[in-house]
Amino acid sequence: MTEGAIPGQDRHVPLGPANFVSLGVLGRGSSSVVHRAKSTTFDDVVALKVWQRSLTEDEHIRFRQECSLHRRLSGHPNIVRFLWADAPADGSAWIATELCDESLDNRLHRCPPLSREDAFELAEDVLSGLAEIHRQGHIHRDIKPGNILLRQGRAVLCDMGIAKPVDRHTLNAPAGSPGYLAPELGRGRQPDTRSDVYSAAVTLYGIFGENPPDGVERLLTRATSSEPADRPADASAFLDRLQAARATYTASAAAETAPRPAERGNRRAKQTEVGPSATAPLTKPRERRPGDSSPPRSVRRALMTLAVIAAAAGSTAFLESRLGNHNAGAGASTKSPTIHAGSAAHSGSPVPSTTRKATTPASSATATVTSQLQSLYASKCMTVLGPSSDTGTGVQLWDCINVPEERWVLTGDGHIKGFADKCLEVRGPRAAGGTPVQLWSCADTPAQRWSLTSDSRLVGYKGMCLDVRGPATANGTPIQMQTCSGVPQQAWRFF
Ligand SMILES: Nc1ncnc2c1ncn2[C@@H]1O[C@H](COP(=O)(O)OP(=O)(O)OP(=O)(O)O)[C@@H](O)[C@H]1O
Repeated sequence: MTEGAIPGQDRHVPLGPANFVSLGVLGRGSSSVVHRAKSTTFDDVVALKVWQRSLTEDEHIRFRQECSLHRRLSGHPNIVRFLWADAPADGSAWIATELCDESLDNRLHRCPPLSREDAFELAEDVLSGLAEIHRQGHIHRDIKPGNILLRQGRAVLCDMGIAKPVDRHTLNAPAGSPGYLAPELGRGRQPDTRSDVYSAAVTLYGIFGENPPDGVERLLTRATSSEPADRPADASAFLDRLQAARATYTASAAAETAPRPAERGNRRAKQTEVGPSATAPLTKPRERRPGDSSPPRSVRRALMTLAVIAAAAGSTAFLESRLGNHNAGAGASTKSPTIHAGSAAHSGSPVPSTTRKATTPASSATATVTSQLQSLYASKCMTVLGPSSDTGTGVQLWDCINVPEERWVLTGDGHIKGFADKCLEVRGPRAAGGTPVQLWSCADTPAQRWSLTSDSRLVGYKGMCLDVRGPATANGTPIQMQTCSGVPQQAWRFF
C-alpha cells in the first residue's frame, strides 16, 4: 500500500495502488470530501471521494457492495464512470470516478434557465441511468439534483452509496433526502422502483421549472401520485412516457410556429410559453364589454355541470335558481345571489385578519355549490385567461362581472371546477417564489384537490394557499400558491 499526500484538510490519507495529488476540494458529503485529484500513476485528473473516518464493519460491507454495483453500472452513458476504489483496514476508504463539470443542483441554481430542449435531454438522461439501475435489479434510493452530475452537457447519476437490491427487505428507517422521498416510505413501506420514480419525478420538476410542457406536467403529476400503484412501474416505463410526451410537445411546438388564423376579436390573448423557469406572462388587457359573454354552448355546459352538482346535492331548487340567474343575463354586472350548501362563513365581506381562526379544512362532505370565486383582498374574481387549451389555461383576477369564465364550483370531492368543465390545478412543486395555478382536464390528482377553510383560505397541493400576487393592474392580477400565512391576500369566498 502506498501512502499518498492530499494537501488541505485531509493531509495524509492512505491511498491505493494509484497515487493522487489533490488539486482542490470539489464538495463535501456527510462523511466524505470529494477532491479534484490527479493520479500520479496515470496522469489523469479524476474525482476522488475520501471518507473522513474509518468505516464500521457494516459500512465496509456496504462500501464493497457500492463499488461492485457501481463498477457493473459504469459502462452506461448516464452513470458516472467508476475508476478505482479501496477501503483499507488501516486507512480511509476512497473511490475515484471520472471528473464531471458540476452537479445538476448547481446548474439549476444558475442562470439562464435550461432551455426546453436541454430540459428534455437531461430528464431523459436521468431516467436512462435510473432505468439501468432498475434493469440490474437495484433501486437507487437517493435520486436528487445533488446526486446527478453534468458532463459535457449530459447528466450522469452518481452516489450509489445507498442503492440496494430490490428484493432485499432489511431496510429499516427510510433512507433518502427530504423533499425527494416518496411519501409511502414515511409510512413505513419498503422502497421499490416506484419510490425511485417518485424521487426522479420531483427532480424532473426542478429540471423543467415552473412551466413544464403539457404532457410532461401530467406525467410528473402521475409519477408523484401518493399511491405508488398510480406511478409508472419503473424508470424504463417513466422514460417511455417522457419520450412520448416529448414527441407530442415537439409536434405541437412545430404546429405553434406555423401561421394561424387571427384569434377572434373578443377572446383574450392566449398565454405563450416562454421557457422552463419563466413565470407565466400576463395576457394583454381584455376589454370588458356587455356583449363579451361566452357562446351559448359554453353556458349550457357550465349549467350542465351545475346541474350535475345540484343533482348530487339533491337540490332542484338550487338548479332552478341558477337557471333563473343565468337567464337574467350572463355578462351583466349583476351579481348572483349567494348560495351555499356549506358554511355561512364563506360569504359576506372580508374577514379582518385579527378575527381569523387557525386554518382548518372545511368538511369535505359539503358540496359547496357556487358561482364566482372572489378574492376578499382585491375584491376581484378569478377568471380564465383564454380559450380552454390542452396545454393548460392560465387564470388571474379580474373585475367580477359574472361571465362563464368566472364561474367556479367547489365540488364535494375537492375539485374547483370551472370554464369548459376543467379543473383548477397547481402547476408544479412548491417553489420559493410562488407556484402558478392553471385550468386543466379534471383528474384525481393531489394537484387538483382543494379545501375552503373556515377562515376563507383555499388550501391546495402540499398544503399551500391560493394567494394574490400583487396589486390589481390594468392587465389583471396574477394569483399563485404560497405558504399559508394568514395574510389578507389569501382570503377567498365563493358567491
Ligand atoms: N465525479 C465528480 N465530478 C465532479 N464533482 C463531483 C463528483 N463527485 C462528486 N462531486 C462533487 O462533490 C459533491 C459531494 O459529493 P458526494 O457524493 O460526496 O456528496 P453528497 O452526495 O452531496 O452527500 P452524501 O454522500 O452525504 O450523500 C457533489 O455535490 C459534487 O458537487
